[in-house]
Amino acid sequence: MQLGRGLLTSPSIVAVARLLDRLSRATFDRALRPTIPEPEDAPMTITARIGIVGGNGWLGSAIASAVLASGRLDPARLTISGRSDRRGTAETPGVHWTQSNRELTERSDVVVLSVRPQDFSDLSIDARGKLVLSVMAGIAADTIAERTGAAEVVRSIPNAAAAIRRSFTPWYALPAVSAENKALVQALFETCGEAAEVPREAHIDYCVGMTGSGAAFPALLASALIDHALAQGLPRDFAERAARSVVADASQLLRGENGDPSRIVQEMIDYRGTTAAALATMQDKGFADAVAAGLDAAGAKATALSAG
Ligand SMILES: NC(=O)C1=CN([C@@H]2O[C@H](COP(=O)(O)OP(=O)(O)OC[C@H]3O[C@@H](n4cnc5c(N)ncnc54)[C@H](OP(=O)(O)O)[C@@H]3O)[C@@H](O)[C@H]2O)C=CC1
Ligand SMILES: O=C(O)[C@@H]1CCC=N1
Repeated sequence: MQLGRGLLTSPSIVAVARLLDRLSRATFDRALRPTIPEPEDAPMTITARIGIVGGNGWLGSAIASAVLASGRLDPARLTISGRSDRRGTAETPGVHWTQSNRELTERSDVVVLSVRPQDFSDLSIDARGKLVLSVMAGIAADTIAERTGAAEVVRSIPNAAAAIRRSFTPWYALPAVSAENKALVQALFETCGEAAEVPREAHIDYCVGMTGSGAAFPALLASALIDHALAQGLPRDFAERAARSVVADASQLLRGENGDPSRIVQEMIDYRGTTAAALATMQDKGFADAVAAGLDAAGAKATALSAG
């Protein structure tokens, strides 16, 4: 008893007991406490003044809507121009509308060129000292620099899914573009979905087909599925619902942990069931060749459009 009481009350034993108690409480706390995620980098506020030439068109208004919806840009910092008086997103309170590209340029630090490639030759813009950001297919960065007087030129290819903030947007910057402006371009396109800088301008020319036109490819697949189902006598509303789900929902498998496309295809082939039969026949009928030829045709068309 004497010995026991002595041990339990000796200063060193008390210190060890307190330490063990603290450790077990800490373990208990850690087990119960929800994991607090590391704070993500706060989205960049865009303080530059943005002007979108052709911002009343399909892609320009999608970009304008996305950047405004993100809350990263004060509408008062956005200017939109068009040839006609069709204003589109420029109706948003605070956004400035003009039919003068000179006024747009004066009001902007970043001039986004969103006119059709064949209309670029009619465009007269003096953007010296500004960042010029083109979304036009096929027009070379050097040509844009020469025609606008801007040294800092970025070429990009968003796609139609910018309208729902799901575009994948590759962009290429001339060497003169500052790191700050590159960060700005990335932040701007992240409001439209995902964005990635590419190291060579040729990658942008390639991406005109793959990602720029790519937003139409799932629709082509869904249309083919619908047409086939209709030909087999299935009701249209069912066929459309089923095809949209296959393309828009089942494709989310690609976002999963095991989302590697070639792995998914291989697993289906290895299963040796109905899906393998479908895939093998589609490949035999030239599926991959048709995709490759389509991408080549998109690239060729971009070159032709840029020639005027
Ligand atoms: N749509 C898409 O999915 C994609 C488009 N792109 C590229 O984006 C660019 C724009 O395409 P998109 O939005 O589809 O085309 P749109 O025809 O829908 O829009 C182009 C707009 O440019 C305006 N415009 C033409 N000339 C002038 C001018 N001198 N000054 C001011 N505005 C002008 C037109 O105005 P108005 O109608 O008033 O005449 C029109 O609204 C193209 O270069 C295209 O290659 C790239 C990737 C995807
Ligand atoms: O179809 C087009 O011409 C535009 C350019 C790239 C994608 N869409």
